[in-house]
Amino acid sequence: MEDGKPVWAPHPADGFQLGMIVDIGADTLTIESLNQKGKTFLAPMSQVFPAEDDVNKHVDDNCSLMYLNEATLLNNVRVRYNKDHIYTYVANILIAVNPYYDIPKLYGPDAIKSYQGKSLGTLPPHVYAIADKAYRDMKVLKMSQSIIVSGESGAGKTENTKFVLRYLTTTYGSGQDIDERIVEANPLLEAFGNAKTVRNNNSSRFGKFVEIHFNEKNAVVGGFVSHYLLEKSRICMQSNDERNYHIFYRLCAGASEDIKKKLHLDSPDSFRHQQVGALKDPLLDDQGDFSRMCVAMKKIGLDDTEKLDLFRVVAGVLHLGNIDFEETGSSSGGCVLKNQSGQTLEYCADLLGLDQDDLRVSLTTRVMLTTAGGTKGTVIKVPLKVEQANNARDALAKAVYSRLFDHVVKRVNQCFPFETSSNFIGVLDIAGFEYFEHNSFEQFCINYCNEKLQQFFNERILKEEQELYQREGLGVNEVHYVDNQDCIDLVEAKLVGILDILDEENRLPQPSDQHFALAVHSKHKDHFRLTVPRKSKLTIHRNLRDDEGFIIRHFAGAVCYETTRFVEKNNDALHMSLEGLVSESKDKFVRELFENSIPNKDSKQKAGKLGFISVGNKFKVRVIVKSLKTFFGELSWIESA
Ligand SMILES: Nc1ncnc2c1ncn2[C@@H]1O[C@H](COP(=O)(O)OP(=O)(O)OP(=O)(O)O)[C@@H](O)[C@H]1O
Repeated sequence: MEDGKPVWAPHPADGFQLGMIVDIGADTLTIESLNQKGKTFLAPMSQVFPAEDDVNKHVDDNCSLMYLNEATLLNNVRVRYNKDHIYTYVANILIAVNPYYDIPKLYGPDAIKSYQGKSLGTLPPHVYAIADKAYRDMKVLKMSQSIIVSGESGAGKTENTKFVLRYLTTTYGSGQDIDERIVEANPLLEAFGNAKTVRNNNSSRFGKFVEIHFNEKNAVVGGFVSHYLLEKSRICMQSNDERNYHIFYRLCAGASEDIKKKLHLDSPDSFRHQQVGALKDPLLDDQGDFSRMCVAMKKIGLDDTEKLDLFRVVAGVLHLGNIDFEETGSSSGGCVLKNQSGQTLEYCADLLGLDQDDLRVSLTTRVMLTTAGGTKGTVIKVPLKVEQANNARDALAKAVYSRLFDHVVKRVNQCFPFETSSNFIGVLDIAGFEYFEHNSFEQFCINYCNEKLQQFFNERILKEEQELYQREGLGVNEVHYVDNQDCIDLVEAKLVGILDILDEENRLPQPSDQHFALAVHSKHKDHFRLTVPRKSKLTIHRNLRDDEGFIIRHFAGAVCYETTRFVEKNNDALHMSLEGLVSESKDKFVRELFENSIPNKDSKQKAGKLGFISVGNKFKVRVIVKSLKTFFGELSWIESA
């Protein structure tokens, strides 16, 4: 920092404020604010940065700033944003700020045309320029490419993903209407996979990897969408001011009287699975959105039968949520359906193609096969307590809905089929690092994935670039970064990693969240990255007991995870009686949703144990290996996942 030159110093609300250094202490600097002459304050030396000579000037690429630091980068992005320049480069990484309104001509046909074949930096920063670079690299290197779109909820990931797809299909299409079909398929995906949250009225509650495939002439031949980690907990429970998936409300609001009658639908507030969240939102038009969704369904070729299949299952899930149980009062300790749930049971069974009595029995008992009674074993029915029956009901609702979502994605993929392809450009739309007041299993998975992404940036951007500078003899100051391998190991190491500890807990006869949390602490007592909630800076976390959570020191900051429901959320399995019931539904569509659902029919479950399918490890395998392979390809650490 030079004498007499302005600096950026921390500001409680604005991030940074401009000032002049008036005194230098051992670790702190005394700064005089430029906005309030005469007002001085102290700031830690490490958080004060040199400012550019002209703070109102901006540059397309943050790397062109005279001083590149946290404060000048933020100021550059802010100055640009105020002039509607929402995109800024950091070398070949693009920063996008959500403008929350349509900037005229930013994405129109002329803009699409102008970026075709242009190197990065020739024209103002744009998501189209990134898409074109991916295309040119694919063509030259003859290798598939991936673009990672990351950011917090509401940052604009989905919108920018759509712009990339539109750019590629419009510019390098082969005359087919694949771009239109991809755009048209979106409303359907969003109806089933998006929901209103406090941060975004149309928040995608699933991650996706969209591939645009090209033939040997580098023309678009088709597309493919993979999805992962649909937020299943939302199907049965939403926070205040949030909602369940759009489709539930849209169906109740927009379906014709005839369909409503067939599906026994009423207003949304008559269904438990929708009562917790906000029912009405002036910014949402469920009725209009229903009509738009139906138009999109028609355009991508869904006929009335297919439409009704989807609606029937959605309605079935809604009715299922309304089934209530009460204790029998008998010595068996089990439960029965409440009297008023009789009608609901009938509707639900009817919509899902199940036998009423079979559904009743499967919800209130669990079939076990004991090893006693000869080679075939003996079937016994274990009565469920009210709480267990509630869990079974919710697990069934989640299983049916998530299978339905799988089907929707599969159906969407049929809209842009291709037989062979030479290469693809993949766009990974992935939630950024999440840190809320209450953090659960979903945040744990997302943040773990972000640790992996950070490691990629460490390896690829920082380490490799610096090695290159050194080889070429460029005197660039070394950038230090913290290796986060220890944090990744803490989560994914075999046997002792948190994911494996959780899987182990799920396999116990009586798994518990408390036992799991204690096991994590005992296995990693002195781990630098892990500590107990009572060590948190926030009172709300300090009130948690050791068996109620843990804190992980991530690269982006410490996050306190509350482990209540980790065990349940990690288990994707239904108990055998329910799984068997739906997979043998009289309804062909429901039966097909559950096809191949009982692979271990004859293994452990037959011996009377509850099935267990690990969500955490499935997430690890799916996201890290499959979706990111093109991006991380040759890096050695990805192979270990
Ligand atoms: N470039 C843009 N121009 C205009 N509006 C935008 C732009 N990007 C985002 N928006 C607006 O912001 C809203 C939220 O954006 P988007 O759904 O893409 O966020 P997201 O990062 O995908 O969020 P989530 O992780 O919750 O799905 C959009 O519905 C749109 O109204």
